[in-house]
Amino acid sequence: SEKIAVVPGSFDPVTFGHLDIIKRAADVFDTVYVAVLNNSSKRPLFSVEERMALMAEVTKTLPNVRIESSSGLLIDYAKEKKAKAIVRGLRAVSDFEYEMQITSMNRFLDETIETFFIMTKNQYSFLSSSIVKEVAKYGGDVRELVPVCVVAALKEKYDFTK
Ligand SMILES: O=C(O)c1ccc2[nH]nc(Br)c2c1
Repeated sequence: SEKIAVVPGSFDPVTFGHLDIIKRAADVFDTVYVAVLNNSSKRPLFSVEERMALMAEVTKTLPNVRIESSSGLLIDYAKEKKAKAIVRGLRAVSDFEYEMQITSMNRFLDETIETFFIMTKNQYSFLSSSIVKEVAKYGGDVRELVPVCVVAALKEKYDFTK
């Protein structure tokens, strides 16, 4: 039967690190749902619509990847999509403790959904959306860290001459 995975995240904004994980998941699973999360306590820089549009643009060459937003419990969303796998990216060891906590809670909530971890490319192991926003805010060059449409979106957000 069709093997479906969910790749959840805030993607505020999507980086090459995220894209690397999504591409690897799309290689393994028949269908991948990227779930742009709309329930973070912190105020995101980009709206959920902007984050979905950027994600759609950077994954448009991947025919088995669908972009959706979700604001409820991740395991409820996964069940709704008939996904039996949640896929998360791991960068450095520092990610592991938090991911373990989330994964054990999800298993407690729903034993039937498994979480898989994909190690991101070494060159992206320092990369995060927050560090990219910091660099872009002060005019740094992020062209090797995020796709070109995200470079433009960041310039737009941080153009203080407007
Ligand atoms: O951009 C982030 O904040 C972030 C967080 C956690 C992450 N795990 N794997 C990846 Br790629 C990743 C990216």
